This record gives sequence, structure tokens and C-alpha cells, in this order.
Amino acid sequence: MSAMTHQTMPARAVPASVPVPVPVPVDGDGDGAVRAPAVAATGAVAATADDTVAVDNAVAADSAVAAGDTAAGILFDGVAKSYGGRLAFDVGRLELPPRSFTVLVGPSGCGKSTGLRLVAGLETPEAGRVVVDGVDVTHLPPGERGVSMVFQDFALYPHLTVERNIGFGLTLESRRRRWTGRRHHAGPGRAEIAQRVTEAVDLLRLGELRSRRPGQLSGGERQRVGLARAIVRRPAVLLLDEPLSALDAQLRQHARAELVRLHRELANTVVLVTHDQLEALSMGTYLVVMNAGRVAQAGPPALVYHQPADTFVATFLGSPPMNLHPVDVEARAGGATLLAAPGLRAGLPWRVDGGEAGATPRVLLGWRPGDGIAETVPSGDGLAESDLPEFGPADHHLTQHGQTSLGAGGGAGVGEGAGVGEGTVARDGADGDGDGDGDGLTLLGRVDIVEFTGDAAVAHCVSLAGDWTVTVPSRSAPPVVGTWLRVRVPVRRLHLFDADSGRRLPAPAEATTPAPAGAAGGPDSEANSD
Ligand SMILES: Nc1ncnc2c1ncn2[C@@H]1O[C@H](COP(=O)(O)OP(=O)(O)OP(=O)(O)O)[C@@H](O)[C@H]1O
Repeated sequence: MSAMTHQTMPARAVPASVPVPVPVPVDGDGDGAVRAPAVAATGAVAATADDTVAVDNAVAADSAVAAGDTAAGILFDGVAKSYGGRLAFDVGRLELPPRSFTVLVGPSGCGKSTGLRLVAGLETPEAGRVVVDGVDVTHLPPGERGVSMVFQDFALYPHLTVERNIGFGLTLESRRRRWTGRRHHAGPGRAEIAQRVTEAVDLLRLGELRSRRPGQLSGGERQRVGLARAIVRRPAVLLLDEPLSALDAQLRQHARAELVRLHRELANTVVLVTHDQLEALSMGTYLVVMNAGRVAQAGPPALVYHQPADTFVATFLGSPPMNLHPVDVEARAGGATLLAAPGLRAGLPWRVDGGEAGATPRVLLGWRPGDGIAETVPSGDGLAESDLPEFGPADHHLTQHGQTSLGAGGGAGVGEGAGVGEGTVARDGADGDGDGDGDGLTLLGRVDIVEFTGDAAVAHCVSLAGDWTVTVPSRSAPPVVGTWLRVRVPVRRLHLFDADSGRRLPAPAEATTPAPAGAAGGPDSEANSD
């Protein structure tokens, strides 16, 4: 990840590994003659005598969009970018909604930063178009795209006060226009710069720090200055490349809330890159999960969490990750299905089939650790598959002879009841509450490890159906290593995937639920229609 802050960016690609200080003047004539302040070993920008560099050309203020006109959506249309013959970014079609807080998430090296750099103009794609606010910006210089970018460590000028750091880009802008004789479109004057800096200072609550230098600021304060420097340009699109990664856990949590608030106040489009799935789920209004340069799934975070398009998304989002079990599929009377594996039974009130091919698919059954309702089984020794209830209407009540409930899971998932809502994912049987009519999963396992996480205990269990984890709220008695647990999961919290392709096998209720606008699904969907 590059170490630096907000852009006026160089028109040429800057290697990701080279920290680029800010603001970097636009190399408008394309000769590469952009000089930037030296970067100290720490990643902070060192002062140089000539950090206001002579440059030419049209500059960012031309494209800085007025605050009231910042509804810029972003479209990747058949965009491909490779390095050394290896595709780093390969997206058929992906639309990031205007005014969204979009989060790009995925494992290291999956192409998140490349996507951001393609929007910023720091990279040029080999194929396809990047469209910002309806304008094809693929071949526009960075400074003419109406975007600002904040990098990982906010690299501030150590010799300048907070106030001057924030206003630096605008001052540079103003001088540059004088030098290049572009008086027909004057840069911001002193009064305007002062006013815009004051606005940014107020927005980021930096009033008391205006006269301090970066060395006198905490990490969180430096982050706010970095953001102020980006937003002072009033960008239609604000690109954030892991800006929180340098902060400690407490500051990071605070900074997340600040970013969400900032987005609300600016009402612009924000795109944040992170590899932190908690950040991805909690901050964004739109989520793009990437894998190996491609979009695995895009949509509102709650939808992506509750209806993951494939096993990659299912296991990448959520901590601990979703449990997956290979199961046998058996059709039952009345259009129902029994899923079975050693020590595991699940009844579904719908038929699982292989679509037009008609073949029974090989299936992976998934459930989230927070969705399981765990019960200890005191007479656990010697428990076996025969202890599982038979599939059928009378077999779903598991509270028998002295079993101890370890808490009510089944519905503690992220986004519960929000956005996607019960209606879109519910697929219960007749009683609609997910635990009736013999439906849902019952699974036996022996507790191997217990992790205390504060709010809960996570029991790692071994079973004939594979290893799995279940989360038990801390108000319940914690599971004990070596004992047996029986876990029940309501049918509406079960996930099915094709064992060969890994793709989701949607429940009937999902198939009839209209997807929210722009909520592209998995690899089959528009998001990767190429
Ligand atoms: N300038 C470059 N030259 C060569 N390869 C590059 C360059 N920039 C990125 N890559 C490669 O492209 C792929 C995608 O990189 P990218 O930085 O977009 O990933 P990322 O998802 O942001 O990763 P991380 O979370 O680790 O920052 C990686 O395999 C990376 O090694």
C-alpha cells in the first residue's frame, strides 16, 4: 500500500510501493517532470525548499465539483489492468452508486487498490472504461477527474501547521495558475482559500489544532488533517486507501464513526479500501467483495452477508467464518428435502434440485456460528448419530431430559432485521419462525477449544460432519471442553452451496425477492458479466 495522503496526482502511474507525498503536482505535459518533496524513512514528508514545484497545465480545481453537485456514481465497464502479464483487476461491469459509501474488501493482493488507482487516474486500464458521474474519465489526467485520494499514513508536511497543510493544495493551485498564465480561469484567491480551510477545519473538528505541526498531533488527529486536506478540494469522489490501518484499535473505531459522519455531511461518493471485514460490514452503504482481481459479489452489506453468492464470500465475511458441511441430499414427500451427514440432519421445506439438468447437486450446507442455538448434552458420552432426531414433524423439539441451553443464537447476525430484513431471507416452513415442523439443522459435536471474546464464548467443536464453531452469548454458561453440544439452526439461517462450483443455491424465497437496485450478485451476475 502506498504511504501517503490526498492527491493532486501525477498523471503517470506511481509504483504502489513508492510513497508519494502530498500534494503531488500534476505532470500535465506528460514528460514525467514532476518533482515532489522527499519522503522521510518514516513515511512522513520531509520539507524541501522547492516543494511548490513548477508545473504546467490544467489542474484539479477545474474539476473540483461544487459541494451541492457531488452525486457522482462510478462505473467500471469491462475494465482490465495487468502487471507483468498478470491480471490484477478484471471487472466486467460494476456500478458504485452515487453518494454511496462504498467499501472494497477482499484478501491481500485481490486488486482493491488497483481499482481505486484506476478511478484516481494513477493507473490506466488496458481495456474498458472508467466512468465518473457519467463522464468517461479513462484517459483524463488525474487532476481533471474530480476525485481526491487519501492514502494510508496521511503523510503531512512536518514543517507546516495544520492549517497550512490543509490549505497547501489550494495555495499551490493558485500559484500554478499565475505561473502558467491561466488567468481566464483563476485559481482560488486568498479569501476563498481561507474560507474553505475554515470549513474543512470545522467539519473535522480541528479548530484547536490549527496552529500545531504534525509532530504535535496524535495518530487520529493526523488522520483528520489528512482527510481535511482531501475534502478541502470538494471532491465529487473521495477515495480512501486503508486510511485507518495505522491507527490503534480504539482510535480506529472512533475514526470509523468519523468517516461515516463525514460522508453524511459531504453527501459525496466515498470509496474505501480495506481488508478488514468488520470495517466493510459496519461502515459502507454498498459493499464490493473482491477475489483474485474479480468482483465476487456487490450489494448492500446486509444482503451480501445474509445471501453470500458463493463459499468464498460466505467464509470471507463474518468472524468466526461460516461453517460448511458436505451433505447428502434426499428428496422427501411433499416437496421437502433431507440433508444428512454423520452426526447432522437438516430438513428443508423445499426441494433442492439441480435445475434444468434435474440432477441432485452435491451440496455444502452452511450456517453462521452466531446463528446456532447450542445445548449441552449431559449424557454425551457415547452419543452418536442415532441420538439425532429423525426427520419429521414431531422431531424438532430438542429440549429433552435435562439438556442445558447455552443461549439463544439464531439471529444474531450482522444486519439482522436491517436492510435485507426478515422477509427477504425467511424461508421457514408453515410456522414461519424457523424452528418448527422439523425443519432446520441439528448437529452434534464435541467441544475441543473454547475462546472467550468478552461478549461471547466461541466453542470450536469436532464432529463426524467436520469441524465447526458456535458462538454462545456470555450470559449463558460457557461450554466446557470435552463435553458434547447439540446445535440447532433455524431453517431461515441455513445456506446452501453447490459443492462443485461453490455458488449459492438460493432458497425459493430468495428467488422471488426482488434484489435492491444496483445489488449485483455473484460471479454470474452483472458484476462480472464478461
Ligand atoms: N505496480 C505494480 N507492479 C506489479 N504488480 C503490481 C503493482 N501494483 C499491484 N501489483 C499486483 O497486483 C495485484 C493487486 O494489487 P493491489 O495492490 O491492487 O491489491 P490489494 O487488494 O490492494 O492488496 P493489499 O490489501 O495487500 O493492499 C497484486 O498481485 C500485486 O502484487
